[in-house]
Amino acid sequence: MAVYTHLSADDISALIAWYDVGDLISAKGIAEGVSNSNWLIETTGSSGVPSRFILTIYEERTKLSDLPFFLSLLDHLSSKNGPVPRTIHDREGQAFRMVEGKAAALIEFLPGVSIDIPHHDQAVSVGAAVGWIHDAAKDFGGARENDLGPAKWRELLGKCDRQSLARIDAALPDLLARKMDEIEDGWPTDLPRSIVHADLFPDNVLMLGTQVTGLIDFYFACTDFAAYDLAVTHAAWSFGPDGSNFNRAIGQAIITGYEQARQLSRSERDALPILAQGAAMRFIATRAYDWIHTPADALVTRKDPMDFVRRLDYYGTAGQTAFQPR
Ligand SMILES: Nc1ncnc2c1ncn2[C@@H]1O[C@H](COP(=O)(O)OP(=O)(O)OP(=O)(O)O)[C@@H](O)[C@H]1O
Ligand SMILES: N[C@@H](CCO)C(=O)O
Repeated sequence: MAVYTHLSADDISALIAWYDVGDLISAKGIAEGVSNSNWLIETTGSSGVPSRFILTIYEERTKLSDLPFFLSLLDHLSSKNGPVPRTIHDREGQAFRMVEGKAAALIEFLPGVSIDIPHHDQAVSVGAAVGWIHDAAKDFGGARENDLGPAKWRELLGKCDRQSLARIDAALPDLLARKMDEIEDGWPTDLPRSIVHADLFPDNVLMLGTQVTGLIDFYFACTDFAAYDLAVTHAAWSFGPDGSNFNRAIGQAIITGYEQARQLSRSERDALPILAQGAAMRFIATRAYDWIHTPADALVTRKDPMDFVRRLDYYGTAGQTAFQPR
């Protein structure tokens, strides 16, 4: 259950009163998500037509100093008519307000559902959406360093003691040490950079049929290699939930869709195997850290790092063939 902060109906009404969205009709806590607290809000609307919004309270993982970047990126991308929710600004023009010492933002509600098992045409649309983000963000003025890059993966894994890692899987400590060295040694330095989403998992994409109706949760967005974002998406969408059963057709469809929006260069294609291993390592590092450090009685369901160890293994073994048609 991702509602960490308690807000009463009066608290939410008082917050909503700062916005030109009418009066509160209902507020329901949203169970999905692990990082922030979210509510689905319904109001009477600014012109008397009931309207829905997402109210987000930013918890520890989202730094207050990064919020202007994230929220102005939403506004930039939604102004390009893409499926990205805009930030509702309050009557003073502010994109977020402070509630009980935490930042709160009202975000446009978008229709659609998250797809668990995509079919080919849906995967093409998801790939195209990643390419669209990169293209639409070209004239976005902001920049944010990726604070979850290779140095951070090493730091997080360094905070996971050997015994705890071995309890997850006996081979994990040595495997991660070796793969971390390999990935850092092979990590590219000069690929084209872009604003990237960096976490475009199925739960961050809303769809109706084959149409992407919502790209959400830009709270890891940053400036990094465009092809790394594609690798993250490929890793997140092309396997079964536990990281086995690689689906080459879905992986290929994601790349095909991406190239409808933005063509990959030769060097980007060549780098995909190492970028995908890095993508797998990024999620192993955060998941292993959380697995070991989250108290057993915490409200949140921990995510299994082994789901991405299997992906890491696959990309390391398959190399370039993971990205080629059958
Ligand atoms: N703009 C939106 N329109 C419609 N539904 C949304 C929107 N934003 C969030 N949601 C819903 O709220 C849920 C949680 O949102 P989100 O994924 O942003 O939470 P989070 O805790 O920040 O995520 P994560 O677990 O990926 O860190 C989503 O799965 C989706 O169902
Ligand atoms: N998408 C991430 C969680 C949020 O970053 C994961 O599945 O580990």
